[in-house]
Amino acid sequence: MEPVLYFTRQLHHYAGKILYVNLMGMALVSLLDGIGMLLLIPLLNLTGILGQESGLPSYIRGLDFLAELPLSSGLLIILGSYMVLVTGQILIQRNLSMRDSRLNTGFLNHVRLETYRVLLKANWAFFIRKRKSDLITSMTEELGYVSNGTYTFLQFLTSLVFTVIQIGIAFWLSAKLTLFVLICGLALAFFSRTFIRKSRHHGGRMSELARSYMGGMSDHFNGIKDIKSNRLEGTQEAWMRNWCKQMGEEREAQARVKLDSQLFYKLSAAMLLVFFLYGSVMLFHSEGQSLLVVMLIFSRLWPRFTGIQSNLESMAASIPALKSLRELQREAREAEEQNGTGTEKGNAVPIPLQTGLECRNVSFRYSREGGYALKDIQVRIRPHEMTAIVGRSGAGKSTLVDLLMGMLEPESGEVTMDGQKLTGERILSLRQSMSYVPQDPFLFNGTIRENLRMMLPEADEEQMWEALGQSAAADFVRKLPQGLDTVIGDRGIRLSGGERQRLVLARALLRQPLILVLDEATSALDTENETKIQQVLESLKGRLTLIVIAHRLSTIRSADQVIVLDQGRVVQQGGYLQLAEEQAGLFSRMLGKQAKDTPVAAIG
Ligand SMILES: Nc1ncnc2c1ncn2[C@@H]1O[C@H](COP(=O)(O)OP(=O)(O)OP(=O)(O)O)[C@@H](O)[C@H]1O
Repeated sequence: MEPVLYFTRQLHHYAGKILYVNLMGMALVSLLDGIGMLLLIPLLNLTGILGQESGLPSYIRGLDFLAELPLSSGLLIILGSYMVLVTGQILIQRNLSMRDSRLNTGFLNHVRLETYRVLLKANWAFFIRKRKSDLITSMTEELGYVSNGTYTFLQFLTSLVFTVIQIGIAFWLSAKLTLFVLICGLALAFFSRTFIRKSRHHGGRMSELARSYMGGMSDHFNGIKDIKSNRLEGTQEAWMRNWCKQMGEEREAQARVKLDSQLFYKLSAAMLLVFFLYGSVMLFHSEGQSLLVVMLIFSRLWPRFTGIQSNLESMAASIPALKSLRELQREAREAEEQNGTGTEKGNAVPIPLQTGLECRNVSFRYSREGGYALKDIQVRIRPHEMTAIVGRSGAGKSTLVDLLMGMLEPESGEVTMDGQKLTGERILSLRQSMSYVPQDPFLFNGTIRENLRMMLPEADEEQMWEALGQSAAADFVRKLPQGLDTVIGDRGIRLSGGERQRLVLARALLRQPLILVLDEATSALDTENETKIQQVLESLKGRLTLIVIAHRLSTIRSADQVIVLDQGRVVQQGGYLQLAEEQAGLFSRMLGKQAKDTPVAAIG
């Protein structure tokens, strides 16, 4: 129940007074509804339907004069009052529903923004642990449950207010009878707990299924080329078939619980009504009016109980999703970066490196149980120099760069910036000064201009072309049908690996970073691209601090320093030529191997 209470508190914080105004409005509506109900009896009485000449019932003796009037006038007054009441009630109801809907949407957006904000502030280690598709499920499906849950909760409150008022009115009509109906209602609620439990269980299963669907779909479409080229369509279809079967069974089970619960309430209603009527007529010899009161109380109160039960079931079904969303928010908050990063840029300003970035005896593991990704690392990145990090796949190159950028925290040892530990504001300043080009760069579905402006929204045409020129991308962009306005990505022109990388490099250079970190693509570069990237790096050298994770060693020939990693340790460190001459070293072996694999690159 904790997540429901948490989101209820959030709703209370968010809505403030409006929540109470709405509740009071609901109370007013139910009061009008109750008064309308009381008017029905004299109305029927006047028409003589009840076959009684004894005047009005005792609870509206003040309206005796109506019985004195000719039938048509009395009827008109009562019908007119009834119409006024009903119209008032409908108008207030409409107004309240509008407010509820606004409240609901507003609150949903509030939770959406809040969740997104805490996610953006979470550190990189948090995102490494999480499955991307699970985050998407939380931001879509589970948020939908918050919306449903809030709506149901508001309905529940309304029902509660309505019910309490109607119980009050019913008590006034007949205390004994109301008490009896109440006891029956409570007994039924007690036996209906099982429906609420089942609803919660099915809500949990639906959440699991939603996660597996989102995960499956993102895997399948990311790997669609593998699927098609390896003829895996059959396996994938079988997965989908199985998912549909499970979802079908789950929906059916959910519907069964709902229908069983309704059946239970409807049957009990019929049985109780029969029992009442029989008891009233046969045992207590009640007549028309009392019987009418029995029917009225019963027909008004019982649906309220059913409504509350159905609200409780819906709320129970949303609990697993609310719980998971609450858990996600909690985890993300715990993983919040201690430097105010996220949406706010803070007051951090880019600071030029003085003595450089340094790892002092740094060790790092991705999990307590796993082995070390980096062990006892001692390296220094000097300002305005080009540092290349090389090593076999899995050697720890990306991990080292993540530590240098303050994305990961060392398990032992420390990373420093100009001699000061890299924490808090310093990380912000560092990130303000740097641009990072990942191995698999992210280009969204939009024009080249939009993709470039993502980094610097105010960039003008000249700045964009300058950055494209610096990254050797201007030529290919000029040749595209709409130049800067060419749509790229999913539904636009597909760029080659090399073009993508040079475009992302242009984007990174657009904001004129003081430090550029380039995780060179393993496979994207052909010899021509390789030469281009090499020229770009040479032209940038000396102007900014360059850190390059290099897979093609030819691109880093002008590096001032090469750090060679192997199995998480620095095995060589020094100038390119110096390391190339150390015949026994890993670096010269790697050079030799690449020369064999790509003789042209080696010669060039
Ligand atoms: N998110 C992660 N969780 C657990 N282990 C990880 C994670 N990322 C990397 N590792 C492990 O840490 C070690 C270093 O990985 P890293 O990605 O830094 O190597 P790399 O040299 O950059 O490799 P590549 O050249 O293939 O990109 C590897 O053993 C890898 O399996």
